[in-house]
Amino acid sequence: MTFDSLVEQIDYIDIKKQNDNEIKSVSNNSKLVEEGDIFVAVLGKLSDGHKYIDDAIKNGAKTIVYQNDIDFKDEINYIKVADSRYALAQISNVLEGYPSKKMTVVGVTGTNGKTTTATTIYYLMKEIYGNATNIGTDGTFIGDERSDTANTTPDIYLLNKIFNQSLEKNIDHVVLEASSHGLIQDRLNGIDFNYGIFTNLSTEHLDYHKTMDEYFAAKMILLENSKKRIVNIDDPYGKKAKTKFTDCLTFGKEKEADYRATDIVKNEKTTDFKVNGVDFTINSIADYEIYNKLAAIATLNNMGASLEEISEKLKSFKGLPSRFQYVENDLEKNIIIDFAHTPRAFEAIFESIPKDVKTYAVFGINGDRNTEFRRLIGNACAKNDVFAVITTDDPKFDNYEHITDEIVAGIDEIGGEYERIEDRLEAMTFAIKKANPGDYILMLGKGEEHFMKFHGNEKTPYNEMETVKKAIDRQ
Ligand SMILES: CC(=O)N[C@H]1[C@@H](OP(=O)(O)OP(=O)(O)OC[C@H]2O[C@@H](n3ccc(=O)[nH]c3=O)[C@H](O)[C@@H]2O)O[C@H](CO)[C@@H](O)[C@@H]1O[C@H](C)C(=O)N[C@@H](C)C(=O)N[C@H](CCC(=O)O)C(=O)O
Ligand SMILES: Nc1ncnc2c1ncn2[C@@H]1O[C@H](COP(=O)(O)OP(=O)(O)OP(=O)(O)O)[C@@H](O)[C@H]1O
Repeated sequence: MTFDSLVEQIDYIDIKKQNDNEIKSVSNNSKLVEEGDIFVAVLGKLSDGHKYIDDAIKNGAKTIVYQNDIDFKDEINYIKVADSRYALAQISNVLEGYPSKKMTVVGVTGTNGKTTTATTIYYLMKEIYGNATNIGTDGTFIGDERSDTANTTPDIYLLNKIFNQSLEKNIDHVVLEASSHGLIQDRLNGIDFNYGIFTNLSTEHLDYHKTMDEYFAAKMILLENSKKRIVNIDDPYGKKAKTKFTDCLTFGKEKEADYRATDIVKNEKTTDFKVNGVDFTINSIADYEIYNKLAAIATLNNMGASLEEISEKLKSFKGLPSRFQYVENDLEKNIIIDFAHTPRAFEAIFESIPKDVKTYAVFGINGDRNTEFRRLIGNACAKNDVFAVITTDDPKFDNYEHITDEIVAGIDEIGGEYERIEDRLEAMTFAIKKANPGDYILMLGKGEEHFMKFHGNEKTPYNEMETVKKAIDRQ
């Protein structure tokens, strides 16, 4: 695209044209810039993109988009804008030809359940519409081809490329996780969402958003920009979303839900329920999974699939690794790996366990989660009569002793049982040994993360499943 054609289609304050270079691509990262690209200088949290303009030019940038005053160089085009993040989105959408408009796009937001819900939708779209793309915490899947993504919600210029790569493979159904950071930072600006799903909201990321109102407002950006909105009406913030968007469809167990789960029966490893009269069976006993599946059912039904067809397809969906995943053992004990890492997720999983057996939870809390998490998770263990085995989970800049003291303070507020065992393998070994047959031992928080972060962000390789298996072998 020519510079003249681009500037006709975007908002700007001023331009300085000094070359006729053909523009192919845009980036906000000087390290990713290639010959002829546009570099957008973004004011970040840690750094300021304006500092990297020279690096971007060295790497071949011929056009610079900026927000603050800068020095000009010969033969480089400059575009001054009011808001660089907004400009990055606008430029990317124009350069890539708004690919999202040619697709059915589903966005999933909420504190818990984004990956599980999105992956269920991806599975159903593949089964029902032939193929699909899924973008989120577990990476990008174009059809079945996986690649890593640095963020849950990638930058807009990366997303638009993924959309176009999907279209080249004749994939026109896409689901993506919309994180609150991504929404606030315009990573999704201009994307044409057919469906916006809101799963739930509970305390998380307050280091970034400061208040729950701000956090909720960030999540609402997805719904504001979606043609159809689907919300969890059992969640207090879902109710709030419904008062804001009165036309949204709802799911839940409550009477007023458009997609309502009734007649819920838990079996040993599956759950049966009805949705609007149609029978469903899912391969999990986690209560939270009913909500994630309802969101997926509502979405696919709105796309045109019948409840009966969705029910049939869901029966063979095995679920995701580390989401209430059973670990095989000969001890007759229920050993489960789960990626719970917020107070609400801990509560949700504790509520799912049968009440006539004992539950042990092996977990730590990572060093940069807000300290309130530690107390609340301690409370959740004690309230649910769960024996907490407090161990290590990404201490980062904090340390095991300090984090553990704060969790224990939360347990002591209510009164509950706990043991402190710093080494994760030792902690698992202890919990499995202490449990009786039939009891549940939950290994929480690490899930599929294949590292442990010590001394800041230094990564040491770690594998939760392998560690659990070693602990089982030691019995
Ligand atoms: C706090 C936060 O959200 N940070 C994200 C944000 O960084 P930033 O805008 O603050 O950027 P910065 O590091 O200050 O740098 C400023 C600018 O200089 C540029 N730069 C920097 C260095 C350089 O050599 N060259 C260069 O051009 C950067 O590309 C950036 O444009 O924009 C970057 C590029 O888009 C993101 O990679 C980065 O994610 C960091 C890695 C991160 O940890 N983010 C987390 C908090 C996050 O976004 N998480 C959510 C999921 C949350 C959940 O669990 O639900 C996610 O979507 O991943
Ligand atoms: N609907 C839900 N309500 C409460 N807790 C949930 C729900 N869905 C999942 N969880 C809990 O959260 C954990 C992580 O699930 P999932 O990966 O789907 O969430 P997420 O929102 O994508 O998380 P993140 O983006 O922070 O990685 C699960 O292992 C489970 O413990």
